[in-house]
Amino acid sequence: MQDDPIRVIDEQLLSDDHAPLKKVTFEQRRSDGAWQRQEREVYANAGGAAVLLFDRARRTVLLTRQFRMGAHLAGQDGFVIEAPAGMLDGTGPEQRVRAESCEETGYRAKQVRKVLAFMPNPSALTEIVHCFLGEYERGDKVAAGGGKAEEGEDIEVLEIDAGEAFAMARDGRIVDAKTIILLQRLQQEM
Ligand SMILES: Nc1nc2c(ncn2[C@@H]2O[C@H](COP(=O)(O)OP(=O)(O)O[C@H]3O[C@H](CO)[C@@H](O)[C@H](O)[C@@H]3O)[C@@H](O)[C@H]2O)c(=O)[nH]1
Ligand SMILES: [Mg+2]
Repeated sequence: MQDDPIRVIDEQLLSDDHAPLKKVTFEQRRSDGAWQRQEREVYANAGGAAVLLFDRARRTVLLTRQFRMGAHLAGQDGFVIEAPAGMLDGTGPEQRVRAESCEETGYRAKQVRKVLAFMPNPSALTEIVHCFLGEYERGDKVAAGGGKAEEGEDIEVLEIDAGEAFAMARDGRIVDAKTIILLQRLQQEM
């Protein structure tokens, strides 16, 4: 495209284990018309989907707590509180959150609805996370939850008062972006 302000010059594959990490050399036409060459490293990780489940009668939400190496390397203990979520790898977002809800928390979601999608880091990651709100009640527990041990998952299920979860997203006890976004959205809708 003649008017395209971006020209990709080269893509170098730096590593390709769990997902490809690329160094992309490109030129950008600046607002003054001059072309400027730059390099950026981008991790082409899979998209994901997350769901916040709410029990309207008891005013509770279902969250998970699991070890995350990124948080650990950032200097925290690495145990992160999150809404149930998974990577898409071939399945659609709604199917993924229904499956992850059962695998991670043991609860079957009654109904789920997509509220938004966001990119956690549009500079360095290709990842898009599709976010859903849903409802559950006590009788919807159909499995033990806890995640897949053979994949290294050892997930603690937290069923907590929604007001307490909103406070945790405000005061820093919850740092995960998708979880903060979903809690704020649920709070807005209540
Ligand atoms: N070998 C290997 N396996 C990995 C790696 N990263 C993930 N996995 C495997 O992939 C599984 C991913 O579990 P899911 O429940 O599908 O995904 P998730 O990690 O919960 O992803 C969700 O949260 C992430 C963190 O916020 C989001 O980035 C992602 O989009 C999604 O919402 C893990 O259990 C693990 O077995 C890796 O670097 N190496
Ligand atoms: Mg998960």
